[in-house]
Amino acid sequence: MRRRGPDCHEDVSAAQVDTSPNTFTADEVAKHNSPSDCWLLIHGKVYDVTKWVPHHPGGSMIFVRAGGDCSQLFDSYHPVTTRLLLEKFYIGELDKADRCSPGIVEYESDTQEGEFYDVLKRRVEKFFRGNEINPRTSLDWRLKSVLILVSFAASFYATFFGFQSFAASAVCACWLGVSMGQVGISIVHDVNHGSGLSTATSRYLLGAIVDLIGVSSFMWRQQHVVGHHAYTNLACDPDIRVSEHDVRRVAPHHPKQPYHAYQHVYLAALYGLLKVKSVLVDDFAAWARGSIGQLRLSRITPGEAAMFWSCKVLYVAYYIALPAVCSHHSWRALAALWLIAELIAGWMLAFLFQVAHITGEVEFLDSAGGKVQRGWAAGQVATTADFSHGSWLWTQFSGGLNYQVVHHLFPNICHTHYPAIAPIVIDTCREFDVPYKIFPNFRSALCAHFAHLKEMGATQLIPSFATVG
Ligand code: HEM
Repeated sequence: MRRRGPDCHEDVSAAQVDTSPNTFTADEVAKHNSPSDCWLLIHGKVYDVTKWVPHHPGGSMIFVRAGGDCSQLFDSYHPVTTRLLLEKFYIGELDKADRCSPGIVEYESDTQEGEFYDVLKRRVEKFFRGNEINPRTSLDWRLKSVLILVSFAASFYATFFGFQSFAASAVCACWLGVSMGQVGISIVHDVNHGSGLSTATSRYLLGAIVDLIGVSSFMWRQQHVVGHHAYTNLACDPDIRVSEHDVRRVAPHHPKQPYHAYQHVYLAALYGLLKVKSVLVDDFAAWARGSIGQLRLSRITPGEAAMFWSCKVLYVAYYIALPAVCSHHSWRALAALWLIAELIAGWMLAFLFQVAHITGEVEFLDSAGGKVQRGWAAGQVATTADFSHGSWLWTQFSGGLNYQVVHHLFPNICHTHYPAIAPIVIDTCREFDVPYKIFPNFRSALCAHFAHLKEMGATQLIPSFATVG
């Protein structure tokens, strides 16, 4: 800890007590990164919330980025009044020299009284209070989730054990793929964001279902909740991370390779491998490296480590070994059925998430020097596009992702409420001159995505974006 105080050569009387706050380096804060020793960095201030961890209504989400910068997480997950409680845990300031260190991105202010996000949050909170609606859950959501889980179990049985005929099993494998996609989009996406069910423990347990379809919920939270939502379409957004020879180029600052000229053709097929890649490659690579792209992983608690490995073993046991031993299908037929289900789930997840952020209609924000010249909430609206507003079917099928802007601004509101609060968001955006983009339907959003891929395959590198915070 660096304590700012008078120079030791000065003659200081006892009356001149140093009242300046404690200052801490980012490295010092990072050491307090566990549930039993939990410091958070929020807008340049340091908070020791260890004593609040067992009482936190959002459960384990309070230490999803313990020891790191939680500014955007804190602002987007709480009513405006929670700021008062936070101040009780204040212990000092982040050293000015560390304001732009890796892992810290400074957006402009938009949560002060009267600013865009503050006004919007108060209006949305008033809507839920006034209508006596629980923003975290709804009956629709719970019924839908039961239906999806039954569909998943039934389609799994039908695919591998239900039919002698390969053709009938292949149709069921498509159904299994859609069910797995729905588990991810409509159930796990909500509960891992702190919505869907009313209590933190029930959400955590249901969130573990994604582990049962092979994907680690811990890595999902790190990549999606911590990384993608805080840093949407910045160079350090783990959802659009790239390496020098990446198969995909989506932003002007990404390295360009000759084969990117054809990415709008081959990516349509490769997107199908998204889930397989997450299950077999990405989770283990993140574990081994301790990071996802530029995002350093939070400390993995022993409970989360146990969940990671036991669910991977369980997944292989029931999804691969059980059909291999008990199904009457041949090895080749089984491999084809697995592939069909995985491809369908991969395409669903990839297309529904990609059309929101990877199009020419949205922005890729410059975070040079660790600073973004825009407020975080206005940045969410600038980097995200919706589609098919007003379509009940698309809201159900996409788990509310047709209202991505609303989801990004209010990540812990249950997705079945998005259509009701979208007009409040749109009106407030209009009032604050924040452009809100909506594609009329999914087809136009998808076409915009592939048009953008084609354009990125042809345009030259713009390096200025490449500096990250
Ligand atoms: C930065 C990491 C944090 C995340 C991701 C997070 C997440 C959440 C979530 C998902 C909820 C909703 C729980 C529910 O309604 O069932 C919640 C509620 C709450 N959190 Fe946090 N939290 C974080 C940090 C904190 C901190 C540092 C404090 C205070 C010191 C805090 C205080 C609260 C309070 C008071 C509520 C209840 C708010 C209400 O009345 O709706 N949280 N949090």
